[in-house]
Amino acid sequence: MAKQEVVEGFKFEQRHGKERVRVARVWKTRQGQHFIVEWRVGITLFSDCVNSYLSDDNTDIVATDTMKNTVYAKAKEGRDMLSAEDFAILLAKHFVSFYQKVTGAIVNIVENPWERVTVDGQPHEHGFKLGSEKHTTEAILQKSGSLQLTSGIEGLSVLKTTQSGFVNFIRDKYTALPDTRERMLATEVTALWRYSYESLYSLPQKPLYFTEKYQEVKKVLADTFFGPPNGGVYSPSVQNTLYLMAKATLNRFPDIAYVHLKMPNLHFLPVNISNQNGPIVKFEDDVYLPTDEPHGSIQASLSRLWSKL
Ligand SMILES: O=c1[nH]c(=O)c2[nH]c(=O)[nH]c2[nH]1
Repeated sequence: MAKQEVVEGFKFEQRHGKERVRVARVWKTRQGQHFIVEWRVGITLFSDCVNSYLSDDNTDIVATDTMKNTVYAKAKEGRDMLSAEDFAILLAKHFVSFYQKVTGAIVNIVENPWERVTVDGQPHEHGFKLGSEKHTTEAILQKSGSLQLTSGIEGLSVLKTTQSGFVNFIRDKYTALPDTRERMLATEVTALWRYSYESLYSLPQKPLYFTEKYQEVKKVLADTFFGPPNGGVYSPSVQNTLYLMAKATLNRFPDIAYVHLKMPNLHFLPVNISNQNGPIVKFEDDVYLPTDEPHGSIQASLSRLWSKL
């Protein structure tokens, strides 16, 4: 997207923007129910402002302070509740259409997971608590209307206490890990998926479409990881489980063209302690030492063969 130029005999590429603009937006229904989103917005603009790098001429610069203000102005304008994707697209659209010099924009958003609380079995009108995993999105938009829309999940921590093993891997003189068909499986999933919409004009118009998709993808990923409530599903490796999660996502959502999953293997080490008189703690799949470093690092992406990506 960045235009490479030759300046003073050098190759040159530039972009500028504003990072970590935090905004919260509350919407209220007439019946007194409140909705809130909290977003951290990042903006990157590609614009013809080379002169500002080469000289004291700032006349082509969109000030990053203006970008920040635009986030609040657009949040204020939005009368109806928006998904993070819709807001990212709306901002990107503004920057590429409002400024003649801006040829492209990247807007990314991380949404803080405020969830409505339940009090005495009833959803609270205006009370929320912070959940754990975060909804992320990135809209890359060109002046032509060409779009790339990616969404994701950060920090989806999941664990199962059985139905996981790891056997028949390469054994050599450095291998100490025994085969096991019974272990804990814990990970913190980072997921990214790209929607197949490639222009502003092909986007679904249903309100909160992408918020709904986010919830559904999260459910497919978690359900595939855990398996059925009774009995679960056996995982022969993080690799296999990751692949099945990615495949389930592409199979279930026709408008997702690409998915990337990163799943660290967070080890729960068996605890065995003994002294000269014998065992103090003998491991029987019950007492573990939870660790997060070092951890295995497993990631893969899956996309459709027919996809243009
Ligand atoms: O599921 C696993 N995949 C690995 O690649 C690996 N490596 C390891 O030491 N334990 C595991 N577990």
